[in-house]
Amino acid sequence: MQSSDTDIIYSNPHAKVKDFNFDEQVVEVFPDMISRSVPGYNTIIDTIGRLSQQYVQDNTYVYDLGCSLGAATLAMRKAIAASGCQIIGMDTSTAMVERCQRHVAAFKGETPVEILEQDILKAQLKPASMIVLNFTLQFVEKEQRQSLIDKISKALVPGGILVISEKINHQNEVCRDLLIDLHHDFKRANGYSELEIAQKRTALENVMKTDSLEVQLDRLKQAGFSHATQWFQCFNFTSLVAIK
Ligand SMILES: Nc1ncnc2c1ncn2[C@@H]1O[C@H](C[S@+](CC[C@H]([NH3+])C(=O)[O-])CC(=O)[O-])[C@@H](O)[C@H]1O
Ligand SMILES: O=C(O)C(=O)Cc1ccccc1
Repeated sequence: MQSSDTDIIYSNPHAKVKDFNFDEQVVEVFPDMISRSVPGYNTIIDTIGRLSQQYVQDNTYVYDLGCSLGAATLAMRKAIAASGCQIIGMDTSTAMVERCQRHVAAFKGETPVEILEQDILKAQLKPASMIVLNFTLQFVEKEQRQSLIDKISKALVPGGILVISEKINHQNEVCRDLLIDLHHDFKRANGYSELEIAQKRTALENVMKTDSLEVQLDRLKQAGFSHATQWFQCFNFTSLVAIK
């Protein structure tokens, strides 16, 4: 049975598929959409919680950049052991921010949380020990990505970490197609039809530009991180952690 929270946005033919946008219609079905579309999403959220327990330092800020409904924020709030910290979530989508604020208020936690309607490219970041970009960088213009990572690196205190999760594009065409096929199989297994898969792909074409793993790692190196590693990959979805 389908509830009103089921993602059926692309289930009927659209005369013209519009560019994907984080509007109210998407917000309404977002948890269902992301868990049926992103392999390993729950594992990644759980691991962000685990990392926050280990790496968040007393009296520092924690940022969730492109927080959507605050899944990473809530996982971190539950797990942070350090004291005197504040979590700041930012997103440019008004609909996401409104829903996220309600969501955060519905649960209790020790660490204070603030959710801001804010473009992360324009935000000033205060000294932080953990910054999360969970599937957000892929929606930032390619030319802006290095300066954003540089700004994040500068805001992190020594020993602080950045977690970046992204859909990636394999540099080798054969491997790229193989990973994309496996991802489409994953979506099919989660109940999406060929039409839904095709229309969503078209909708994302102009707004989500993926990089290769090599480009992601080079960017971290250029930004001055001391260490960086991929800790997760399933098909063409990955998560990296970099230590300042
Ligand atoms: N410049 C920007 N400034 C602020 N927000 C932005 C910007 N560009 C895009 N966004 C926001 O980044 C989010 C990306 S979703 C993140 C999932 C979440 N992290 C999660 O852990 O569930 C990923 C996905 O849906 O694949 C959206 O809410 C955008 O509005
Ligand atoms: O659905 C897809 O094909 C994706 O690449 C992941 C995704 C998930 C949620 C919003 C946008 C993209």
